[in-house]
Amino acid sequence: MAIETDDFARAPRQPRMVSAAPESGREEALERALRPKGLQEYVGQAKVREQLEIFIGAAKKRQEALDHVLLFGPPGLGKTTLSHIIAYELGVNLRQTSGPVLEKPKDLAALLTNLEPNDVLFIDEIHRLSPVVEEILYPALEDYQIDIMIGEGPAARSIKLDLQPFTLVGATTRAGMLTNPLRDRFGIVGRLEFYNASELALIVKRSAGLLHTPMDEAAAFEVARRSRGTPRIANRLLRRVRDYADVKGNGHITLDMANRALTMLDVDPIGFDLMDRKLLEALIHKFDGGPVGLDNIAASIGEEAGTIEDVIEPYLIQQGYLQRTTRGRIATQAAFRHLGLEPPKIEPGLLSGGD
Ligand SMILES: Nc1ncnc2c1ncn2[C@@H]1O[C@H](COP(=O)(O)OP(=O)(O)OP(=O)(O)O)[C@@H](O)[C@H]1O
Ligand SMILES: [Mg+2]
Repeated sequence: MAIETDDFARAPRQPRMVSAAPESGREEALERALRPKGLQEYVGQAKVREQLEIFIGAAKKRQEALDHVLLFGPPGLGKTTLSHIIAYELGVNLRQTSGPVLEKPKDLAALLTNLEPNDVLFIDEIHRLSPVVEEILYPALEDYQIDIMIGEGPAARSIKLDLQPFTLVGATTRAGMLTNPLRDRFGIVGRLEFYNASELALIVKRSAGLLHTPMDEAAAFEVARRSRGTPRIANRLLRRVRDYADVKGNGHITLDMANRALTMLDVDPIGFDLMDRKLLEALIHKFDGGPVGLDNIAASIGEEAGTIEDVIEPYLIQQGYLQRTTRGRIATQAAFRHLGLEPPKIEPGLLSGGD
């Protein structure tokens, strides 16, 4: 069955159950309640956690500011959570802002000059800093100094201000969009990976506990398996499954309850939702499995290229359903099978030369 581009373009936009982006302000508030406070409670990401444990320990011992930290990875994997944990473990204040909010150099200067010794400044979406603001940041990061302009016109002059030593924690879903000089100024770089099902099951059980919801081990694992490797999605699915168990049962989440709720939510057994399936279906039915350029795919499913690249694709690629090549996207044999189709004898795209 061919997919009609227009159907997708016209389809009303529904909230995406397994979207990794926060759904609303209310969801952010709910998330805060479930956020682990210290490194010990932070599940998974063994590599990043070990690095941070050592460097935080050393900084505390020497009573120095921790080196600047860059955290990158797809949405909902725990970058903001980790930035709070860093400040908590260091025992210092956290000041929080984001790239697009810092419009003018003076916005950043105001934040920097108010920092206390060894504080953490968290800049979310750091790839969206404007170039003039980024300029101010370089000497601040290197020498704890900023140059600011006083006055206007011919009387304007620049003065140097000393800052307290501080730690910048930058978070981004797109490390590739950072300028080189900015990237080079981070001493610690943590790349967050998708979580495996056992790690997510631990997160689900912990959250169920905080929500005072009894939940069977198998049910926690089932929610974990369908959460696209992402804690934010795991916590969201848990809340919906909990609603279902409250209304359809006595509130206790059994495996059967979880399965029925997840089926109702259109989350398939490996956690793919309509968007994932739409992308794979378009790739296979409209483009013979690829290779096809990102913009073509985006147009055919009525989704923004950036969203596909940042939010939908990373998990499909990590799970081996999609390949990103220089000539475009290719559906793997697993993608054909997942949609109940006979895979081609030869992987799509290989006929035309391969990479
Ligand atoms: N390692 C973890 N252990 C337990 N819970 C976690 C972990 N990582 C994330 N979470 C949960 O997932 C939620 C989303 O994480 P967070 O907001 O830190 O993601 P993010 O990477 O900053 O996403 P975005 O890119 O959208 O800003 C948190 O509120 C927290 O409850
Ligand atoms: Mg965040």
